[in-house]
Amino acid sequence: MDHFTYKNDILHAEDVALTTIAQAVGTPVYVYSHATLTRHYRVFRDAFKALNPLICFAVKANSNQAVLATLAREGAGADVVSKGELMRALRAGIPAEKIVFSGVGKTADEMEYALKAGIKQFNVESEPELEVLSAVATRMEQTAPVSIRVNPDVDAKTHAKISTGKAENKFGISWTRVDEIYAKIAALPGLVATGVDVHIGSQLTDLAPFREAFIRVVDLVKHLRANGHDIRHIDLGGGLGIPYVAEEKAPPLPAEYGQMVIDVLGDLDCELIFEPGRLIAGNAGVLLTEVIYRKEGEGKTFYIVDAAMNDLARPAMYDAHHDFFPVKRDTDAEMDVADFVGPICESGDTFAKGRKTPRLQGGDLMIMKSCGAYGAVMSSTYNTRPLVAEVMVKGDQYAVIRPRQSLEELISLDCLPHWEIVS
Ligand SMILES: Cc1ncc(COP(=O)(O)O)c(C=O)c1O
Ligand SMILES: N[C@@H](CCCC[NH3+])C(=O)O
Repeated sequence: MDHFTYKNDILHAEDVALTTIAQAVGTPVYVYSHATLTRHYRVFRDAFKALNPLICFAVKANSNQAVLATLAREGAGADVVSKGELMRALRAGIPAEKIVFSGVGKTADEMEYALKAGIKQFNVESEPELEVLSAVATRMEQTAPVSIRVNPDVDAKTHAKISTGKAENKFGISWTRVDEIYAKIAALPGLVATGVDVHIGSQLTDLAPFREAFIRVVDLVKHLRANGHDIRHIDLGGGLGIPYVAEEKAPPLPAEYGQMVIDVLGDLDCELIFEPGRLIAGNAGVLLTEVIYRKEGEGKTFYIVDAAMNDLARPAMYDAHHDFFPVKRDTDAEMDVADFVGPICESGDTFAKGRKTPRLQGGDLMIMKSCGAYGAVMSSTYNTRPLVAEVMVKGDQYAVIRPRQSLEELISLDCLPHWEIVS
């Protein structure tokens, strides 16, 4: 069910007209649907039936406080990759005991903060990281719960920039080295091995690579237990893809993914953890933007919109496709074929090429769909463009969770009236 639908030919988020939000908040603005977010969380949770997994939302996908607080109320945990994300998750009401800490470059300071908070586990990605964690925990007279992120050397068959489970990727420790690594954990002070973790990539549209990786992890857990390690958690990461193109075949549903996981686990008695990001938030958000100009180029038409690659980086970074819709539907409008671009001074600031669209003009509003994950979180201030606003809609109400950064604030960050070199 889509909560971004036309009512009287005006596109709404739930029961709020997007024209109302544009008028009140300005554009570009990210608009999230509370109902979609909640529904996606529940669909994923229910895919595992009685297994009752801990669902740690990948905060990197969307760290908006209203998004995190909504998921916290549903019972979600969090997968964080920095102290900042951990602080956000805690502040949104996610209990520390439901938080896992991933990432290849955790610093001693971040470890100390997470240990003090009392997080559920560190997903450790290298031997030097194990040594630093051991030293930090020992100094604090604490025991750090550790899962090793294993690199199963499986091709996730997704975009190369978001594939993480091949031997050549920087993530995890080779699955072939688990014996020596878990022996090392047992030998180091301040550490206890409680789990095994895997995450092979993002936007996977085929269950086969997941299955291959998970079979490997289940075998590892059995092997480690046989060697005396008390492995209680298995963290299967995130990565399940979402539909971006309405007319294309949709990726497997959470229920199919859940059944595959249940089959692979068999009678393995283990607490299950997942780290979905995109699946929960991706289609719960849109980017609302206004057409500035319709420009006739050399044999080509351009729509120049007020959003740019600094607000939504996905098309420029991954050639990602987002479906577009005009906010005012006009079924009689003549059709146009055009490139959609932003105002930034880079040819890569292109959202779509040769896209078919009902003809629009300057001042018209449109949305880019599926922007709830890896949208606002990846924005920057390139070209001194302020950070974009974010709005949460619930029923016929909406709240501005993050106002658009003011130009004054952005400029005052580093535009000192004079500068000097301090030596
Ligand atoms: C360790 C880890 N967990 C979870 C995720 C979330 O992935 P997705 O948004 O594809 O579910 C990512 C991103 O790929 C990740 O790197
Ligand atoms: N930023 C990527 C996903 C990265 C996943 C993080 N490990 C995207 O927009 O598709």
